Amino acid sequence: MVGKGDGQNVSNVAVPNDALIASGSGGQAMISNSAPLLGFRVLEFAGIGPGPFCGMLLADLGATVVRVDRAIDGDKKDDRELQERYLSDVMGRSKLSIDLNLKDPASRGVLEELIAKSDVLLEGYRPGVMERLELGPLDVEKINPTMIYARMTGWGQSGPLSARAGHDMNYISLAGILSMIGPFEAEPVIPLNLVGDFGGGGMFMAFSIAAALAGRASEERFMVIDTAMFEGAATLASMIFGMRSNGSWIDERDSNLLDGGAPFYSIYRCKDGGYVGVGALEPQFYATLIDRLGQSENELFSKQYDKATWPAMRSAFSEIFLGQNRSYFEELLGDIDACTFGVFTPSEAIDHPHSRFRGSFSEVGGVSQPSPGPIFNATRPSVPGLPPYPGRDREKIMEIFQIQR
Ligand SMILES: CC(C)(COP(=O)(O)OP(=O)(O)OC[C@H]1O[C@@H](n2cnc3c(N)ncnc32)[C@H](O)[C@@H]1OP(=O)(O)O)[C@@H](O)C(=O)NCCC(=O)NCCSC(=O)C(=O)O
Repeated sequence: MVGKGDGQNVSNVAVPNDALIASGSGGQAMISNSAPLLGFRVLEFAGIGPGPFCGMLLADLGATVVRVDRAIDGDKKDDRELQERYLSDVMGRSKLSIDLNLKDPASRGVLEELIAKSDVLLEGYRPGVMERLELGPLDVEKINPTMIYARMTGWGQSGPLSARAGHDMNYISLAGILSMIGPFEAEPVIPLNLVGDFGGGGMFMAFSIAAALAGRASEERFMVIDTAMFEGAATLASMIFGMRSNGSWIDERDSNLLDGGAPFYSIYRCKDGGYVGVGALEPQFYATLIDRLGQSENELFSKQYDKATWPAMRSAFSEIFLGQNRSYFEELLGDIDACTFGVFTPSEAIDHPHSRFRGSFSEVGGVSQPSPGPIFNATRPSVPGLPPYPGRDREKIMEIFQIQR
C-alpha cells in the first residue's frame, strides 16, 4: 500500500515548518514508528470543528495535509503578523495551506492537480455544496479514480434533516445522548462540543479514513465515506444502548451507574471549592476508598450496590468531602486504588507530574496544547508544525505536488 506522496521525502517533523517541505529529490518516503501515515496526502477543504480536527489527527501521524482556504480579505499583513494571529488554530497544526477561490474557474487547474495527486479528500460542507462546485464524488472520481472521498456532516448525506444547518448539541440530541447528561429534573448539560464534533465526528472520520487506507492493500478503488456526527455520537453510546435493553439503564438523567446516579461514581465539592471525582465502581476499589476515608465501620457505606442506601450514602460522602480541601484528599488517596482524583482545570492538567512525565502536552508557538498521539513503539509523534495562515504554503505545495504554474 503506497500513498501518493511516496516519491517525496516529506516529513511531519515539526517546527520549523520548513521541515514539511518536500525535497523534490524523489527520494524514498521516510519510515517512522510514530508517523504511520507518512507518504499519504490529504486535501482538506477548510471548515469548522470536526473536519479540521480529523485533518489534525491525520497530520499528527505524518500525513501531508493540504488545507484549501478562502483567501484572506483586505490588505495582506506581513507574514510574521499573520503567523502569530493563527498560532491558536491548534487544529491547523502541521498542515499546509493554499488559498483558492473555489468558484473561480481560474483555480480549477491547480485544484485538479491537487485532487489527482492526493489520497484523501476531506470536506465538511452541507450536502450539495461540493456538487455545485463540480467537485462532487462523480466529478472527483474522473480526476482521481482511487480517491478516498471523506464527507463530514451532522445528519449525513441523506434523510429528511440532511439539508438543515445544525451544531454539535443538535446532532447529539438525535443520538439520544443530550437527554442523558445532567442533573435529575433540570436541563440537560452541554458536554462542550466534544461528543458530536470531535468524538462522533472527527475521530470517527479519522478512523474510517485509516480503515479505507488499510483496505487499499487488497483493492484500490474510489471510496466515498459518509460520516454523520449524530451516528458517530450514537456509536460512542453503544454500551449504554446495550444496558438499556437489559434494564440496567433507564432513560432518566442522574439515575444510572455512570451518569452521576450512583454516589460512588459522582463528583463532590470540597471545603476550598475544588472538586473530587469518585469513580470507585468495583467493590475492591470502593472498599479501599471507604477504608482510607476511615468509614469501614460506617453502616451507611456497607451496601454499595443497594440503591435504597444511595441517598444516605451520597449525603455522607458529601459531608466528608466538604470537610477538607481538595489537596487533602489528593494526598490521602493518591497512593492507593481508590479511583478518586481531583477535578483538574486545563492548567492543572498541563502541569500535572503525570502528564509532564509522558509529554502529554506540548507548547507550539507559545500555545499549550495536547501533544500528538498515541505513542507508537514507545515513540511519540513529532512536535507539531505551526498552523498555517490561509495561503501561507502556496509555493511549497506547488513544489511538493510538482504543479507547473
Ligand atoms: C456548518 C454549516 C451549517 C455552515 O453552513 P453555511 O455557512 O451555510 O455553509 P455551507 O457548508 O452550506 O456552504 C459553504 C459555502 O461556502 C462556499 N465556499 C467554501 N469554501 C470556499 C472557497 N474557498 N471559495 C469560494 N467559496 C467557498 C461553498 O461553495 C458554499 O457556497 P454555496 O454552495 O454557494 O452555498 C454547514 O457547513 C454544515 O452543515 N456542515 C456540515 C456539518 C458541520 O460541519 N456542522 C458544524 C460542526 S461544528 C459545530 O457544531 C460547532 O462548532 O459547534
